[in-house]
Amino acid sequence: MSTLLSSCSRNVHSVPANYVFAEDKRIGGDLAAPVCKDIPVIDLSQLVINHGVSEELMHDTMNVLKEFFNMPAEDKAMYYSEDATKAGGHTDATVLTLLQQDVYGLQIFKDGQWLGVEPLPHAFVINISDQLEIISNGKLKSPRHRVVANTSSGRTSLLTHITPSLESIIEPEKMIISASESQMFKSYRFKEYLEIDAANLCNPEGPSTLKAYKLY
Ligand SMILES: O=C(O)CCC(=O)C(=O)O
Ligand SMILES: [Fe+2]
Repeated sequence: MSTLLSSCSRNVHSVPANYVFAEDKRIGGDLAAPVCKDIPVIDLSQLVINHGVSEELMHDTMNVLKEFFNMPAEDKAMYYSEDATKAGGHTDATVLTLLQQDVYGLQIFKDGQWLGVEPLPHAFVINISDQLEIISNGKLKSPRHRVVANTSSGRTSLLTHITPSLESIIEPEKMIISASESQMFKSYRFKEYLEIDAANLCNPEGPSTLKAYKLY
C-alpha cells in the first residue's frame, strides 16, 4: 500500500479509507492502455505569445500545488474533499477543462477502448466537456475519461474547469443547428444538471448525465 502513496506528499502516511474503493467497485481489467496518437497538438507559442501563459507560469503554478500537498494536514483540512470519484470513468459536467499533468495517468475512452494521454511538457490538455457537447448539438464530443495510479511515483494534476453560472439556461445553439437536423438535447438550468451529475458520479460505470438530457 505504501508504494501507492504520493511521493509528493511528505506528511501522508496511509491512504484515506474513502479513497480505497471496495473490491467490487474497483476498475477491473488491464489498466495499461496504448497511447492515443490522434490528439491534435497545437503550438500556441508562435501565435499569440502562448496566450499569455508562459512556461514559467505553468511551472510555478504546478510547484505551488505541490507545496500545498506538503503543508501540515491541519492547514489543508479546510480544503479537503471527500470526493474520490473522479478516478473512475466519467465525463466532465463543465464547458471546458484545462488540465496540466506532470506524470502519466489520464486515459480517454475512444472507439471502444481506453487510450493514454501522454503528458507533454508545458502543454494543457483541453477537454471538451458536457455543456459544449450540448451547446454544439452533439457536434463536439465530451469524452469519457479516467485516471489510473502507478506504483512508482506521485502524480499532480491541475485542473481549471470553465463553467457557466448556476442559473444559466443551457441548450443547443439554434444558430448552428442546420435545417436537416433536429435539436438533440432539451434545455435546462445548469445547476439542475450539476445535481444529477453529482448523483451519477457515485456510480462511475452508470449512465452519463448527458444521456438524461438527450431528446432522441
Ligand atoms: O487528474 C486528471 O488528469 C483528471 C481529473 C479529472 O478528470 C477531473 O477532475 O475531472
Ligand atoms: Fe474529469
